[in-house]
Amino acid sequence: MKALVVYFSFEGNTKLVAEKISEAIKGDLVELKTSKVYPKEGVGKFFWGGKSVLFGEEPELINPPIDMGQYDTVIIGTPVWAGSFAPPIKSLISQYHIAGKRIGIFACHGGGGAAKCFDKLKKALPGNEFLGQIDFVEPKRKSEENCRKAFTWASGFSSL
Ligand SMILES: Cc1cc2nc3c(=O)[nH]c(=O)nc-3n(C[C@H](O)[C@H](O)[C@H](O)COP(=O)(O)O)c2cc1C
Repeated sequence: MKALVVYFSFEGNTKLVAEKISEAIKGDLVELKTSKVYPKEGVGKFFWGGKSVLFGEEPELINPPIDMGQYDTVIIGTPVWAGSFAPPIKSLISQYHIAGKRIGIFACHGGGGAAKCFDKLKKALPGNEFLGQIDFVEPKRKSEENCRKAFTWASGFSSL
């Protein structure tokens, strides 16, 4: 199994979980970076991010190209933004042909749940086999507990 963990993280929660998952499955790790910079402070943070989701934006990714062909398993991580996945994940899906893969998805959120986000993400990724999904509530706040949870979840994939 050759695995990729690809994620976007605005404030480090998704990053924390992604790092643990890549460690558990010994997968490559890619953090998506955008040329667009979202405001980090105040209400602007929620306004611009939320607006970006609602307008279906696909911000430009500034990562070196990802050779998707070499991976059979792709784990995708996102913060929940306005009930959905974050716009850089939309860019990822548009830019790369992700099909015929085994997919795991994880999301971090502030307590509003990730069910809608997962539904939308699965719909955006037809033609793949879904291995599982898991969500975390602000994992940085209880990092040890959440790292353990992430590690255990992902360890199940290595044996598939
Ligand atoms: C623009 C924006 C929109 C958000 N929308 C939601 C939401 O709809 N539901 C929710 O539970 N949390 C929401 N959050 C909180 C984040 O999902 C949460 O803080 C998450 O852990 C952040 O992950 P990160 O640190 O990897 O960016 C939002 C945060 C931002 C910045």
